[in-house]
Amino acid sequence: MTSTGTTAQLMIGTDLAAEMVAKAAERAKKLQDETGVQPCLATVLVGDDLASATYVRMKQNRSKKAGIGSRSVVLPAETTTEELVAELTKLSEDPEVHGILLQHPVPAQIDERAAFEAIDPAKDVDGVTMHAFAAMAFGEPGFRSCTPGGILRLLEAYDVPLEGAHAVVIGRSPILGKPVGMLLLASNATVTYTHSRTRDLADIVRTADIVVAAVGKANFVRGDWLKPGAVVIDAGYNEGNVGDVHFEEAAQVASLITPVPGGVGPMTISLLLEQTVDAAERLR
Ligand SMILES: Nc1nc2c(c(=O)[nH]1)N[C@@H](CN(C=O)c1ccc(C(=O)N[C@@H](CCC(=O)O)C(=O)O)cc1)CN2
Repeated sequence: MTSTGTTAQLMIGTDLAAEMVAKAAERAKKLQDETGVQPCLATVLVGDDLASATYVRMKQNRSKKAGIGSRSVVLPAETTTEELVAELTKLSEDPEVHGILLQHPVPAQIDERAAFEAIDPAKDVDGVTMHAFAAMAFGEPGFRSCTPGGILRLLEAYDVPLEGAHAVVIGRSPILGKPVGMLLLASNATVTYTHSRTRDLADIVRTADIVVAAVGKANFVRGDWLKPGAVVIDAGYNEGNVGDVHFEEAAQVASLITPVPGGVGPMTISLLLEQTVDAAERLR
């Protein structure tokens, strides 16, 4: 394995995420004091996936701590697209709900895109609608997909130069790979998308100044895939809190690396809360 002979600096998300939540909490309180409106996030969980239920619970608990109200909708695994769309439309029309989160993934029989599009763009605090995608692609203001938006905040906090940098994104999911590439491109990085059918993946990754691993396979990216000094963002959230990057190997080669847990994950929920307060302020 190629090695820089040093251990990479950690890009810690936890503290930055806590600061974001504290600021969101202050704004939520101010809004409530001044107008009587408490920001409210509606979470929608379909089916009985344990990990998804845990993430939704984390979102609700952190909302509560930040003084953000939450509304919980849990639907059975056999829910149809039409039923889910009807539920999301109802929440979109409810004036007491400011943000809507549909937990991904949904059961296979559901058309996830149709469901996401049933969310009013003004309440799309998770950045999953085509409206939000267009804003991200054009570098316009708007709600960002939460993990990608959180990654950009981390890169900024650690002064990682994006302009002209070659960023290789591994994965093309609608909540992670696709939007993170769009945000990097809007920041003038040169972006290469790779995925499960990409040939010579390791060779492509070796050309990256910034690697974003969003593939959903534990320890998939190895140390000898990395250019010495690369910045490595591990957006994996595999079972047992294991990332997509083989951390011990990668940390010997990278200059900066996000740990799992404590890197990208906490940024996801903090941005969701921040954007819920944004939505409440705008919708007031
Ligand atoms: N609609 C969405 N669905 C999903 C998203 C999303 O952003 N929107 N992201 C992922 C999972 N996810 C949130 O839903 C998520 C995953 C992990 C974490 C996190 O903070 N992890 C911690 C460790 C977990 C722990 O403390 O127990 C960490 O990395 O430090 C937050 C959110 C899938 N679906």
